[in-house]
Amino acid sequence: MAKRKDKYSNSTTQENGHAPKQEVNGTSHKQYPHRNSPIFKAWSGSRLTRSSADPLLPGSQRDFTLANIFHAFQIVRLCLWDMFLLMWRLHPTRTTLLLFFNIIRGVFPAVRGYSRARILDEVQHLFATESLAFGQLGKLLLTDGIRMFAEKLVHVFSTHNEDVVQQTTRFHVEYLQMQVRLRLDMPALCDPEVRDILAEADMFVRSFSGMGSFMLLSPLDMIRMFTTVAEILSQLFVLWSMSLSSARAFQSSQHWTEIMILAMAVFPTVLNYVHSKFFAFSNQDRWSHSLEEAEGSRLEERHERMRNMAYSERYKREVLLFGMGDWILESWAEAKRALAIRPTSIMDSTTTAAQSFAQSTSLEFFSLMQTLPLALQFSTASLGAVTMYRTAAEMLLQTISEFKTSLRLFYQGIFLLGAFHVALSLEPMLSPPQEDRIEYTSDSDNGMKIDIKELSFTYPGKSTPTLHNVNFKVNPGEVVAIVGCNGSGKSTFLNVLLRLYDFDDGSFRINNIDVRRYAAEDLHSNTSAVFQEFSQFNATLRENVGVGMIKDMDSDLAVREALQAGGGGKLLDALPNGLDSVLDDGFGFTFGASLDRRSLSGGEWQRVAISRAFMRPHADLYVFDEANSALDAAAQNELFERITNGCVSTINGHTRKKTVIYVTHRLSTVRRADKIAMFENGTITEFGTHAELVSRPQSSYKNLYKAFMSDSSDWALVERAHSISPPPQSF
Ligand SMILES: Nc1ncnc2c1ncn2[C@@H]1O[C@H](COP(=O)(O)OP(=O)(O)OP(=O)(O)O)[C@@H](O)[C@H]1O
Repeated sequence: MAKRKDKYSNSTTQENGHAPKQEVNGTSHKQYPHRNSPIFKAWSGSRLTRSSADPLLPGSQRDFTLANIFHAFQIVRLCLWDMFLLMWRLHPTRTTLLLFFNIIRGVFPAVRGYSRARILDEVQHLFATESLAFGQLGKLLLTDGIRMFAEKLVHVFSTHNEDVVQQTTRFHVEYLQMQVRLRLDMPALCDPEVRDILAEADMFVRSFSGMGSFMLLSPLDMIRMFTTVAEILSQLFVLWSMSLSSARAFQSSQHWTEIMILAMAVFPTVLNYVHSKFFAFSNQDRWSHSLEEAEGSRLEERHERMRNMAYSERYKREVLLFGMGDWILESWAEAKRALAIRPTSIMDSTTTAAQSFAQSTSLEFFSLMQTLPLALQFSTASLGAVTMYRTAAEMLLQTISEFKTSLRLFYQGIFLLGAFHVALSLEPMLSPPQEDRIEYTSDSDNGMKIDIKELSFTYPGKSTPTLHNVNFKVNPGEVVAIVGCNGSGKSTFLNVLLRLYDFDDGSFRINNIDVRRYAAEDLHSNTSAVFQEFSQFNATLRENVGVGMIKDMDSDLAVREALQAGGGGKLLDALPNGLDSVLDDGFGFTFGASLDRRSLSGGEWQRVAISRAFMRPHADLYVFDEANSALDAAAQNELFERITNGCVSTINGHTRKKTVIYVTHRLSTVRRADKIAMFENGTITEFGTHAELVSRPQSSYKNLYKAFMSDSSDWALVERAHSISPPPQSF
């Protein structure tokens, strides 16, 4: 234990329990476990080119070089089986059937050609012999009709089967990918290499949208290559066997066969008719079920909204701080599942299948009929065999060309599959190793103790530090105001303080423990914040506030109390549907289902964000980054009262105070804070009480305060509203 303490008490990055950084392609990368995996090595190896020092951009085509073929082979060896198992475990029977049908379908063209050849030969034979024995021809036509029927049946069934497997697999891979995105923290998401992995993994997920969509090939499409291979083999077999023997003749005629031929001829027409009736009915039915449509739109909207929350960097800080990941993932999955089982979607797929069956059967039948007159023109031997031979040769060439295209897409798809596998192994960068991890515990009933010394921080991709030599000490329960000019580093400091980013150098201790020994999510669950650019969710008031504490979102009491504490009580009273009123985030992203949205003013949104922060009465630290910028003067004062007096919680009869840190440009309330930190050019230049700072002969804070007070209109308003004596104008 003592050894561990030594390691963590050291202030340098290398010795504080984190792996050393190393330079890769001009970017610093820590040695994370995924970088040691052979899949990562194969994937990143495939991105290197001789012509450029930079790796290929995500989604770029990999050249057919020996090295890349070796990388592709490595990925196939390590991932393809796992991918197949993933699909197989989701649908064991359907995936087996998928394989089976894909092979069967590959043999169909050869069988089709063979059947046609026999019909042509028979017609030719009848004309050559001037015979009227149509029995054999009837039998052949009937066999061909049955073949067509069986082929279409297999097609319809296998397409439906494939749709089910595809939908489920897509859902599953999308779920896994979203899980990764939600799990990763800001430093990981800022890492250019991680971004590239995720970008290619996203393409892999998109490839499940359907055969060759976006010119990508999913493992499902890869299975379809069995069809192509089976097709090539069967055509080859036909060509080979035809060079050895000719088509055999058939005997005996049966009367009923002619009736069956007629039946087969009219079957497609009847099917088309039935289908058009059925289709018309289903459309009508759907029009009369606008409620179902509205429900569908609502689900679509929710599913898109949740995906947007998971992917958009706009929401990332709140998603991390409020631990919204699981909720987003489950809400997305719930909406997606509900969409998948909606009756209309089943109806649609049945309709489409029937339609395609009817249309293609008719087409094929008539195309055969068109070939017959050709046969009647000739009376020389083996016309069927010649036609069959020619068709087989043509189809073989066509299939080989398709196979080449698929192979090229398959080759590119392998690297996307590799990226997806690497993405699954990505971990947040702020996670301490399990053996060094310490669980956060509250030290006192007065909030968090923070001790920062000589801290510096550089944004990923930047060469100069944004923060340097920052010293900051806050005792439990103190209220600290941070002031400074635009761009001086205040928000950046709060990002580091909230463990959204790691620092480069210096020491940062919370409750006397090195902050790097806490899991970031552990610290986050004990803090609460309003960010300068807080999220405005296109969701209900309940959700907008409730995400501050997901487990209490359904409790009217908890949400109402947070709204009262955050100054959103009046807003709640004004909304038509109370907590369940849908708020408009101003981006206008709607699907028509929820047009009864309510737009809020900037100040109202700010109250919603403050209420969200107050959903966490158990938090030890509250951080407000210009939470009052859109509030009027009276409301600002009210907020400060809440912050100082309201950041006290009584849970189970036990009263606890909180540590509060807030950034503001409006200095009217600053002097009432316990301490003030003045930020200038990325560091704290002055730190102390208002009285201490203004008593200094040379004080930037004093100058800032004077400048603010010279425009006293704000203060006059507060004074009038609350009868508070104004702060002194002279020092
Ligand atoms: N994500 C980022 N990546 C790179 N640089 C950033 C990022 N965010 C901020 N910066 C830079 O860091 C510096 C400090 O910005 P910061 O937002 O911390 O200032 P601030 O004091 O909060 O300003 P304001 O009062 O305008 O909110 C600025 O130069 C800014 O351009």
